[in-house]
Amino acid sequence: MNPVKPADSAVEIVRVRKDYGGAVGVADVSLTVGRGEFVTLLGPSGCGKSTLLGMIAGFVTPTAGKIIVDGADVTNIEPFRRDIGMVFQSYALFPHMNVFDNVAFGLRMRKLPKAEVEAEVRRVIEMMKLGGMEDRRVRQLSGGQQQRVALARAIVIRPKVLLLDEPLSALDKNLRAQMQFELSDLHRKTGLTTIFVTHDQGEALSLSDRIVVMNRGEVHQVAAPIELYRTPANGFVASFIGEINALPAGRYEIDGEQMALALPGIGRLTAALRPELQFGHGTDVRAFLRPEHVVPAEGTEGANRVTGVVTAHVYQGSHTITRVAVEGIGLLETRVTGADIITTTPVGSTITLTLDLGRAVLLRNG
Ligand SMILES: Nc1ncnc2c1ncn2[C@@H]1O[C@H](COP(=O)(O)OP(=O)(O)OP(=O)(O)O)[C@@H](O)[C@H]1O
Repeated sequence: MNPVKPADSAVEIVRVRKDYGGAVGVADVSLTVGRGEFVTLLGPSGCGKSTLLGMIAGFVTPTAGKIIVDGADVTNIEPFRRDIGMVFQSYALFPHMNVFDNVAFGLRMRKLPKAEVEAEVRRVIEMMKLGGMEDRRVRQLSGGQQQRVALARAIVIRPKVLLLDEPLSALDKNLRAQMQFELSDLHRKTGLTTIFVTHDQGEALSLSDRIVVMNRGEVHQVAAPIELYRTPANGFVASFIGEINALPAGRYEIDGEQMALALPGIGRLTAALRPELQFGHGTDVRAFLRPEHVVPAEGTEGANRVTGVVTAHVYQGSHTITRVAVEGIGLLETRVTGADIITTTPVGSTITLTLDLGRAVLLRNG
């Protein structure tokens, strides 16, 4: 995906930093979010996602840098003057008010005429499928319904940006899946620029136009979901997005139309030369292989084979993840459709795997 030009940008984060005493919360982050874009901040606990979102919202004051929303520098502007809608993990609804009044709150604060408040609240209540629940108290709603009210309350003010901080994490698995569809639908209907925070990579992959992968206060990669999965920029991103097997470091070799990875003590893996790889012959590299690219070998002969002992099967309905201990490599995970592998190669038996170097992620070592 092309970088967003500042002219099309809804939010610009310019060299922003947040120190907490001696500790770094967010370190020198720059990011441009395009108008109408759905961008997710993804990373492990403590990586700085909430701090960054808090700085965009205005609840957290940056130690350095600027936050620009819709062309205006809002770094020193109070949160409620930033025209930003926000939904948290805890819905933070007003328990003593009914659904209608919760949704109407922001419009009444802005002193909109009564008829306009009425019309806008009705529009959003319909959009969030809350019709008929206007008079109910928040306590009388399920978790999913409460989260829809929180979303309705955030979008009714027609914010310039919608910020969502782990809004689905309090919901059970089925409801989460349903709310993911609803969020996606809401984004399509409203076209609202949305910044979403999660540590759930599945959620990030399914909802986002672009994902910002963070670790220890730093941005490691900003890319579309498919690009992140296929071409992670470094070992952290490769390991954090989806399952992946890391092979030991080896030597990258070019041999005519073929490329090879020479793994000391293990052997050579080969594949057709991949023009997108820019390494020179002899580069020290590491290969990362998705479990779907490590498959039980067929027949008795073939290239790129390793043999190991099955240590576990994890049956997952449509497929099975099998762990294999391979000498010199460690544990490899293979992902196979169905459950046959559980009976054909039980735990403790020997299995030969083919490593598809042609699809591996190759990164310079170190
Ligand atoms: N008020 C604070 N005072 C001191 N340190 C803080 C404060 N808030 C956050 N931190 C630290 O800053 C770092 C980033 O925290 P932050 O809450 O932004 O991470 P996160 O990615 O949102 O984590 P989680 O997914 O657990 O919410 C962490 O090391 C955290 O301990």
